[in-house]
Amino acid sequence: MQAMASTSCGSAVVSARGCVSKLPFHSKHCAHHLAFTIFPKQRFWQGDQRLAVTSTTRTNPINCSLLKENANASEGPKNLDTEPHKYFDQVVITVRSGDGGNGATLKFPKPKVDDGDKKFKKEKKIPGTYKRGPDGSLILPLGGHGGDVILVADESADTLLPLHRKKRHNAKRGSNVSAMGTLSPSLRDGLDAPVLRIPVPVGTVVKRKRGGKFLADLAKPGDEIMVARGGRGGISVVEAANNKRLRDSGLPTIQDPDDKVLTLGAPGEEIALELTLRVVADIGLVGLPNAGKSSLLAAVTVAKPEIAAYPFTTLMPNLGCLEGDPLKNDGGFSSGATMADLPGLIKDAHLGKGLGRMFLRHLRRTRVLVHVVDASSPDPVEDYTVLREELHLYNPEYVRRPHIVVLNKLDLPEAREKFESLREVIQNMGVDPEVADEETGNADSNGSRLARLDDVERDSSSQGVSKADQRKSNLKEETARKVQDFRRPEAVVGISARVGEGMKELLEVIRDTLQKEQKEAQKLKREKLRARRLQSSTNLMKAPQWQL
Ligand SMILES: Nc1nc2c(ncn2[C@@H]2O[C@H](COP(=O)(O)OP(=O)(O)OP(=O)(O)O)[C@@H](O)[C@H]2O)c(=O)[nH]1
Repeated sequence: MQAMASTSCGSAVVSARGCVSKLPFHSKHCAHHLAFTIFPKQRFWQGDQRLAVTSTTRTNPINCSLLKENANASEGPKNLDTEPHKYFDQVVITVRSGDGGNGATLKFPKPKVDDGDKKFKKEKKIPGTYKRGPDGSLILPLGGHGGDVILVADESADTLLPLHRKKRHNAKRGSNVSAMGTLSPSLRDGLDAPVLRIPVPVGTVVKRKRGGKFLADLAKPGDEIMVARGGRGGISVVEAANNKRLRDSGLPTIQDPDDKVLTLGAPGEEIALELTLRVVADIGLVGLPNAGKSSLLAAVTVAKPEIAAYPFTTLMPNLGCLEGDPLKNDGGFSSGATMADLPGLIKDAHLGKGLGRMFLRHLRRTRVLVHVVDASSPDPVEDYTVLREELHLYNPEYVRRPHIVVLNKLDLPEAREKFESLREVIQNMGVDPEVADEETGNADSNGSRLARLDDVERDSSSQGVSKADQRKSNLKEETARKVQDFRRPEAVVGISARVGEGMKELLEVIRDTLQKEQKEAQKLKREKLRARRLQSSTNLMKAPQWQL
């Protein structure tokens, strides 16, 4: 039997045995799929039992992976090298696990010849030492398992940029059973294909592209997830439909050559994944552009971020580790903490201005925030207020976290002069976390905010102030009021990142704040656990008697 089929990559003539005799283009992969498509057999037998054919084998589409690969072979977006900050933390990739290797169609071995009286003697049993199951039945070889695809959090991967360059990842297929067509004891299973492990940065969140189903958060080095399972290998069958003894032996047998489709390995899975990187760092450095965040990171860790006197020098988060810093000789500081330097925030960053918004999500996993403020700027308090407000508008939870304010550039006389007064003002901005209740730091309800605005507007209109000015001053006052409602800084430290002044004090404050945060987190965890236990015991009390 022969069939003609066309695919997107050309036409092919396929014989009934699944062999492709004419495949002008990329033959191998197509052959596999064509064989499935052209011979969706209905009858498969194992002994006397008829086997069901799964829908996957019946509906496997004509598919050409090579064609798809060519389509995706472009080197990622054109501006990948010039604007990496737009791509480093998000990517959509497609992975495909390997197909299972094929089993073999085997013939029953010829009966032994008795040389003595030149008479053929039929063997009562199948000859040789075969692999047998616990019940003594013969085990026929299987095709190799197709390669699985696993994403693994790898510390040596920093960004998702390499995945923009190669968006399609195919695992290998399992090997076929290498049989000469005759049942013999030397037959071996086909080799399993190697697992395809794709390294991703620590902190990568994996979601299904279609439907956005969450699959994994690879937050720790070595965390992994299997995203596509390789196809299982095909079974081997014996061509002995009319041989009653073989049919009764329980071996999978076929009745006509077309049933060979049973030996084909299962196809692999293909899945499109959306990967999002959320930087994993204990401490997040936030500040306006040029405040000296990168300089601070370089001063306290061995990281080498780019430092320059123009805004937005930092385009992607830089990471440094505070532990194991022999070069800095910082007096045995060893908290094991990581510090992330993020691109500068500007006013209205939460609305998408500057680069800020793209990076604010990278603060999500931080435990402590360090606000870097340029003490030599015209209004450092206003700078600090802008920072707090932007953080709050992006995510109210950010202003509930413990934070330290670093007043930088104290080597400059204008900064040194203001330092003490600035420290006093900023230290008292906000509420004590002990006093603050759960609601503190949350966005004020719209109602109360508008009510406050209305109050101020009414007052100023009676004094004859223009509407635009009124609104401006109202908003400023409103913002200031809000910052007063947020959590107070744990400490305000003066430093000069350039000359390395104040580093020891800062590192000590960071260590203490991290410890404090840890205690707070543990306390919160205990409280949650207690509340859950209380809830479950209340439910138990409410349960009807017969349930107890
Ligand atoms: N005088 C003085 N200059 C500093 C100090 N720290 C940083 N600078 C300078 O301030 C400028 C900006 O420093 P960066 O560390 O790049 O600032 P940044 O906050 O990372 O800037 P962005 O990447 O734009 O967010 C550079 O010219 C630094 O040399 C300091 O302690 N004293």
